Amino acid sequence: MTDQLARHYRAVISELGEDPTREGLRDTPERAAKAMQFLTYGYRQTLEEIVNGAVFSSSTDELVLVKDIELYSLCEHHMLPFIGRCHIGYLPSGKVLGLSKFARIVDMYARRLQIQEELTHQIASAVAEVTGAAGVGVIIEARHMCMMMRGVQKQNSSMKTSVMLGEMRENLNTRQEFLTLVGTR
Ligand SMILES: Nc1nc2c(ncn2[C@@H]2O[C@H](COP(=O)(O)OP(=O)(O)OP(=O)(O)O)[C@@H](O)[C@H]2O)c(=O)[nH]1
Ligand SMILES: [Zn+2]
Repeated sequence: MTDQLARHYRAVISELGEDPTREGLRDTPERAAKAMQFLTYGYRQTLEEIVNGAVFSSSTDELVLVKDIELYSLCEHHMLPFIGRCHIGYLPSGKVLGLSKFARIVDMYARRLQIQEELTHQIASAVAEVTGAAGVGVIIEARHMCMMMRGVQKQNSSMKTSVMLGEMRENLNTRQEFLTLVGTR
């Protein structure tokens, strides 16, 4: 896969009017290929594999919040980065998930070509699936390079998306508690 991608990057560099054989660019196609493979490693992971059985029995049914998980993704329209933070809250129902696994779930979906709305949804569904939680809430705040470096070139706008499932959607008090905790810095 690296060789194939590198070949395409070499062609892109030539097409842009650069000389892919000059010293500074000689290894660039291969580096770019490896970088892009890393930035999309989420395609080569599965939920089962990353969770690795780290789901534990627990009697707690109070809101659990994991805040400020940093997020790096690529927008599927321009393949430019969008960068931000993800907050995940859930209401356990007999099972809790290993803390690091929230970050792994975020990364598995972020390290693909994405739009922010879909990414938010996929993370919420995955947390619901592995924990069987009574409710799940996910909020993502991100800044899109395709809005900043090109196009409309707006440097200060960010996008906030949220997905609430189950009790987090239906019970207004729970939803409010989640939003209040996310807002506490
Ligand atoms: N809703 C949503 N839109 C996104 C996301 N990432 C990029 N976009 C938008 O996708 C749209 C693509 O619009 P097009 O008109 O097809 O492409 P374009 O000519 O490059 O658009 P401009 O960015 O307006 O120059 C743009 O409005 C982007 O801002 C995302 O995560 N969610
Ligand atoms: Zn974009």
